[in-house]
Amino acid sequence: MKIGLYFGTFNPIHIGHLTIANHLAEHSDLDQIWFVVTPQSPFKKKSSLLDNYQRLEMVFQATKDYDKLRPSDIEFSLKQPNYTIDTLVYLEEKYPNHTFSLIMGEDNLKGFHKWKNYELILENYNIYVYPRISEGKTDTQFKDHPKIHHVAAPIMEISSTFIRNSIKDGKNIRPLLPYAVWEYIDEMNFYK
Ligand SMILES: Nc1ncnc2c1ncn2[C@@H]1O[C@H](COP(=O)(O)OP(=O)(O)OP(=O)(O)O)[C@@H](O)[C@H]1O
Ligand SMILES: O=C(O)c1ccc[n+]([C@@H]2O[C@H](COP(=O)([O-])O)[C@@H](O)[C@H]2O)c1
Repeated sequence: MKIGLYFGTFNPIHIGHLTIANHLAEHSDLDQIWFVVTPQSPFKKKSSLLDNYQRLEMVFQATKDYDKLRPSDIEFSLKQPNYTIDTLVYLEEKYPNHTFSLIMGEDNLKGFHKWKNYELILENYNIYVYPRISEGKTDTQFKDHPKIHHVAAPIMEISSTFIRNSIKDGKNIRPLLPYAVWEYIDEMNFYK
């Protein structure tokens, strides 16, 4: 099977993430999209980060009604911070019959030259890049690269940070989250 890997901290997962993943599941040759919940992203601070299993539960709640979307806890047992190349090596070994690709927003492509062994990733994996409004320029080496595929997915400028801050300020953010995720956050009193 062709699997698209969507890496993120998903603290929490929101309708921006879900819309992109569903778009790729429906409009690309990918058979499944795996949301890989990252315990610790190399460039992110750990503050206000929920427990790995709570973030995984939210991804499970968000994706349970979508056949082609799956939560993945594959990085939970790997060394932190989690470098994507290490996860890819592990996945290749564990699932020799699958073909893996990466899903990435334009914002992440702009910093991609700083990722561990990015040349190796590019050499071996297709990367599906969707548009995002962000500052900075894409490195010239990534322009017209045969492994980089631009996807015309909708732009949904929502961030988990905005959601966390809004909950803290007592604002209503229900439309930005899949209903089951909102319910879980509310029940558990997260981000308050
Ligand atoms: N609204 C969005 N639309 C599309 N992609 C998004 C959106 N928000 C985040 N992403 C992308 O999804 C991946 C995982 O995102 P992440 O979990 O870091 O969410 P985030 O909303 O950016 O989080 P935070 O605000 O906590 O930094 C990243 O590649 C990020 O670029
Ligand atoms: O491998 C790397 O060097 C690397 C550097 C930065 C980010 N990543 C991955 O990209 C994902 C999205 O990153 P972030 O910081 O935008 O949440 C994150 O979950 C990491 O797995 C990976």
